Amino acid sequence: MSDLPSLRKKIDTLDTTLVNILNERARVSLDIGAAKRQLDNTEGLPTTDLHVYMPGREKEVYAKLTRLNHGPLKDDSLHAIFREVMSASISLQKDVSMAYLGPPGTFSHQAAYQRLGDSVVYVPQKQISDVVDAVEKGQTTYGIVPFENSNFGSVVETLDRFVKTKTRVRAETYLTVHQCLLSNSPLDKITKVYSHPQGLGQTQMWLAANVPNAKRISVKSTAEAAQQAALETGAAAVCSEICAELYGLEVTARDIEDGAANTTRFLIIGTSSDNATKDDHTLIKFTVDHRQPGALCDGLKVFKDYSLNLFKIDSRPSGLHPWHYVFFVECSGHQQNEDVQKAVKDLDQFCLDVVVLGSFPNQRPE
Ligand SMILES: O=C(O)C(=O)C[C@]1(C(=O)O)C=C[C@@H](O)C=C1
Repeated sequence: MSDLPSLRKKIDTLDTTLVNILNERARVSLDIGAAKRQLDNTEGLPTTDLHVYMPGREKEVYAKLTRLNHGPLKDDSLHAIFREVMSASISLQKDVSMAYLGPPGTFSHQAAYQRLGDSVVYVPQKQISDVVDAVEKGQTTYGIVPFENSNFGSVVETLDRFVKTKTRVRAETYLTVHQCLLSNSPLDKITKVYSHPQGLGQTQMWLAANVPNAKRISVKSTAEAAQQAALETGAAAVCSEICAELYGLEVTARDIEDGAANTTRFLIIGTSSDNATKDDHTLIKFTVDHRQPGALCDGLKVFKDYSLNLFKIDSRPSGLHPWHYVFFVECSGHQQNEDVQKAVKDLDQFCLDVVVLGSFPNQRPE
């Protein structure tokens, strides 16, 4: 066993090597940025559209790290370190900003941070549709929107905004969600509970059992609920534990979500999708021509014809005529794959309108 000063000397030497290697990596990243700019120019795209966040490549890097890692560092620790290495790498290539449903402390904020790290600028928005607006207007490079929860299902505000969007899905990311009840009043004095409809929905059984008479009030986000609860006596919020410190509230109860393994899936949107990997999903929206009997059924069959797995189907009112719907389907494959292109072409025969909202690497946790 060496003595402490000599062990620290070893660490100092290794840190010097690490700093030099990290900077060598950063220089290669700058070269990659220059190469991407050149590519964009040859494709006639404005360089402001330059895409530096490459979820497909990052998935490959993380998989390689897991293969290379023989400890004692845990995979999660190594991934967290590389999250920041790649975040810094992204910001060297271009100033990147990400719109999210604010204020700070929402699950969207945590999911964004988990995926893009510390070197990206996060821009809070008042509601989900503003996140999409920010990307469409070019105010931020990317945006993150909640898409569905494993227990409470689809986030309808996101789907409703996707009915009319020019943005494209670039990535997905999953976040384990633990809901808390935060308040500055004791449980038996709580008369109002604020949250996003998803927060209230994911905890409805717990709320019914523990605060049966409290009024449930929906607001635009879980962190806005915390802000509001901090202003009123007898008010509580269903939100993340981090909101306690952010907004000056006490934790009345932890882990109050009704279902086990409560997980929310988020989509990262931008102006285009990344290139195909070997394991992608594609999100498509379409409206069928109801004057053709069986149009929806025939439309869905095209996915079977090309052996594309369907993971999700949703519908929302189109907003154009009563009882007229926009359908959303998520299938296996990438829009650059021939089978997906053929399926979309065939689907078009049964539809008034088909839009591929984007393709992204599958990140579903096993
Ligand atoms: O490979 C790229 O395209 C890069 O920009 C490099 C890099 C990295 O640092 O490894 C950085 C950002 C991307 O999201 C993926 C990878």
